[in-house]
Amino acid sequence: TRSTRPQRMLKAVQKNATKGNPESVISAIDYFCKHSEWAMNVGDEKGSILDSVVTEVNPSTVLELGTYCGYSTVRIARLLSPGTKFITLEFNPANVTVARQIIAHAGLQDKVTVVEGSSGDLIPQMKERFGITTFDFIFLDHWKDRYLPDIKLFEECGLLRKGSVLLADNVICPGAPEYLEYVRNSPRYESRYYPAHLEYTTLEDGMEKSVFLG
Ligand SMILES: CNc1ncnc2c1ncn2[C@@H]1O[C@H](/C=C/CNC(=O)c2cc(-c3ccc(F)cc3)cc(O)c2O)[C@H](F)[C@H]1O
Ligand SMILES: [Mg+2]
Repeated sequence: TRSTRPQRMLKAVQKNATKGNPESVISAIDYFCKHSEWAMNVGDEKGSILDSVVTEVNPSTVLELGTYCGYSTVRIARLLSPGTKFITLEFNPANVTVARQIIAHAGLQDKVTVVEGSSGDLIPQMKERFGITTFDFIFLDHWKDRYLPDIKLFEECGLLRKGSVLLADNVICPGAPEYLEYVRNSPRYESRYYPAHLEYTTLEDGMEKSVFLG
């Protein structure tokens, strides 16, 4: 049967990227998406914004929602200090399989744990299963209508501390209007919008960075 787009992306990484070199994995995926097949990775322009926020926060605990093929996972993991606890959640087992291989090709398999499952089920298990008290940095890039329920779940589970930073992809395209309305109007968050473009296109998109105020 026909391969899937994630499987073709993995093949492109294995063919064109140097093992153990995260930058070459990132470049190989961006090249594949620009010249072969568009895919919903955060991409190079928004990826640079992600890089700068991760570097600024220098987090000890990180959570990513929506691993997909592991592109942003590699971008984040390559910047983390030794000993940082990084967990990424993905509920599609086929994506988990591809992401683990792309992350391994980058040589970053010891920096991140890819957990198969749904954020709604796993967020409440973070403390008991992974020994997390709070997350310093959270990257939201899963189903857009789940951004709001999941940020509320973080609050309910006591997983945010004063200064926790949440960065959300696609707040314009496809859009997360209810999430934006919440973080921009809640007194418990200080929010800032980073204008950019939808990955590999000229369409408008952007990322929202929200700091939990406690
Ligand atoms: C709901 N809880 C979940 N828990 C764990 N893994 C999850 C969960 N929900 C989804 N996943 C997992 O997270 C991924 C889903 C990513 C969704 N991303 C997008 O839809 C998305 C869409 C566009 C886009 C823009 C314009 C256009 F014309 C077409 C597409 C651009 C983007 O950058 C995106 O991120 C994965 F597939 C799913 O299994
Ligand atoms: Mg996205």
